[in-house]
Amino acid sequence: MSNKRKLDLFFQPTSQKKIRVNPEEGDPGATSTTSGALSTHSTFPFPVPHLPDDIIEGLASVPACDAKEINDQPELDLLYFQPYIPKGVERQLFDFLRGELFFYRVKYQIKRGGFETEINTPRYTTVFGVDTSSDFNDDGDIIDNQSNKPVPKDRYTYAPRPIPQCLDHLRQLTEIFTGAEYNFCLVNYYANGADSISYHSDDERFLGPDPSIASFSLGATRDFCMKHKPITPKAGESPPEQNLKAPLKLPLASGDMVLMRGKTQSHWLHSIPKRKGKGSEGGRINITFRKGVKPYATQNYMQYNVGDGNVWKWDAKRSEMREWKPQ
Ligand SMILES: O=C(O)CCC(=O)C(=O)O
Ligand SMILES: [Fe+2]
Repeated sequence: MSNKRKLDLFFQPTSQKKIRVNPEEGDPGATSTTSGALSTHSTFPFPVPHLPDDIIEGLASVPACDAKEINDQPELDLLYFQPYIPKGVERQLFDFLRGELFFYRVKYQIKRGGFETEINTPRYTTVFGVDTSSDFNDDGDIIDNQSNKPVPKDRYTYAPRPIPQCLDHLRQLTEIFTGAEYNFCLVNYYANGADSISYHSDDERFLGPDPSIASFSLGATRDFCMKHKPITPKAGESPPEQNLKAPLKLPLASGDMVLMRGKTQSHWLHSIPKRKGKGSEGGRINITFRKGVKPYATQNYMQYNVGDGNVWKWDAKRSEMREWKPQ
């Protein structure tokens, strides 16, 4: 089926729609176009509204342009959409998600040089989804995918969270255009240039070999830096040239999408460095869609993107994130 045909099917009136958009809803009659509808779940600190109709309509024309292929360096395989989400729609989506999602500022301990060190994650994070071993039933309970029975108690120490409709809509569109499947949605919010993510690769075994990761940018432009993992020189030879190359720098703007695929994660590192001065004031949202194939994916993502700390929510009056407490 062509992408155009798949998209037409996806956007046909909800009564004829085959794709289940919102299995986690408290209100099974709710559809993605019903204003006032909410995604609720026992693990959510508060309900998340569905996408407003005008954003759904705006998303009907994605991708806004053709992708540029970036594969001119060893093991690098990227598709770069500049932009993927049309102008104007990206701003609406940014405001909606920043205003409606719950976030965390995760702290965790690591052992460094024999000492326990506390790490403060330098950005706001949140995560939704569950690995391929489990799924949510219509009541929002987590069930084993093979037996269709409740999952064994020891599978997850953090209860997984279903993807709310507002992000699941984008996930489904992204599946259509990238030809890959995704069961996790990670969201980062960089409040300003002081927030960052250091060099890393998303090469964990729980994503399987050669994972496809679709990464969306909304809001302020930030540099996405990429460098090849260091190559060990052969005995008696000088360091390979690749080790000395300057990092690749993609200035990710609002609405852009980078699809990282193939050998990219196994051979390349990426980061969003801190930024000072001009252009460092604005907030930026990053959304990644990924596919976790082992229970440890759920455990790891929940631990490092939700954790055990306080909930943060955007305060539109003060224009800042504030700690949220149940009333
Ligand atoms: O913010 C970004 O563009 C990158 C985020 C990232 O690399 C991650 O969450 O693993
Ligand atoms: Fe990453």
